[in-house]
Amino acid sequence: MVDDAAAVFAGARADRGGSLQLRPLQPEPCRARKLFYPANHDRLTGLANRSLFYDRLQHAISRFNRSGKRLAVLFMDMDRFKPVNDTYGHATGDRVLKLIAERIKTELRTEDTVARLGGDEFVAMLEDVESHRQADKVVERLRAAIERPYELDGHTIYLGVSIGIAYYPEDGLLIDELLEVADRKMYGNKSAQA
Ligand SMILES: Nc1nc2c(ncn2[C@@H]2O[C@H](COP(=O)(O)OP(=O)(O)OP(=O)(O)O)[C@@H](O)[C@H]2O)c(=O)[nH]1
Repeated sequence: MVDDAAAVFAGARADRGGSLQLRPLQPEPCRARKLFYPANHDRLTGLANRSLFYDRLQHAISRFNRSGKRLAVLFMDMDRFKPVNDTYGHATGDRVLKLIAERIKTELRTEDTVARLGGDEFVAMLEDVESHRQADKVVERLRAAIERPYELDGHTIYLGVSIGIAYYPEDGLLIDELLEVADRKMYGNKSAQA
């Protein structure tokens, strides 16, 4: 007998013989989790996607409004990533992107959110930043980690990274303003290196 709330009548099909087939539904929390994950994460790296990043940033801003603490948004764009695809193929490029994601996560605290916006662009939100100096140190740690050579299939792959940083509240009060400032500073750094 199917009377369990979790095993709701999901579909009934009358066979020729007249028998009904009942398929138990997954419990709601489990189903919700399965739907939430792909909608909010980058399929390649498993990091948050743009949508989840915006959501987390919005929440952090609302909390920080009350606490008066500082928040940093980091924009990271790889340098010379296209040649990796061109030289070693897209699949190797994908593996490098996954390794980059791992290295970024390793350098940050678990409560910091990291996302891949697409291509070779990543963003991170650092909560509760005490000073610009502290954030600069994180940036240098990230740079050193990302620029460490990647050893894959007997090849050594070298990448650079350009990083821009924006602070809430001084660089903007809105998500788009913060990302725009971080993006602009990142491009400033990229052209300075070129
Ligand atoms: N392997 C792989 N490549 C991707 C993916 N998404 C985008 N790309 C490639 O990433 C590259 C990003 O382009 P650019 O940012 O111009 O590459 P870059 O060489 O780092 O350029 P600079 O930032 O100017 O140094 C393009 O070649 C895209 O085709 C992906 O999911 N996997």
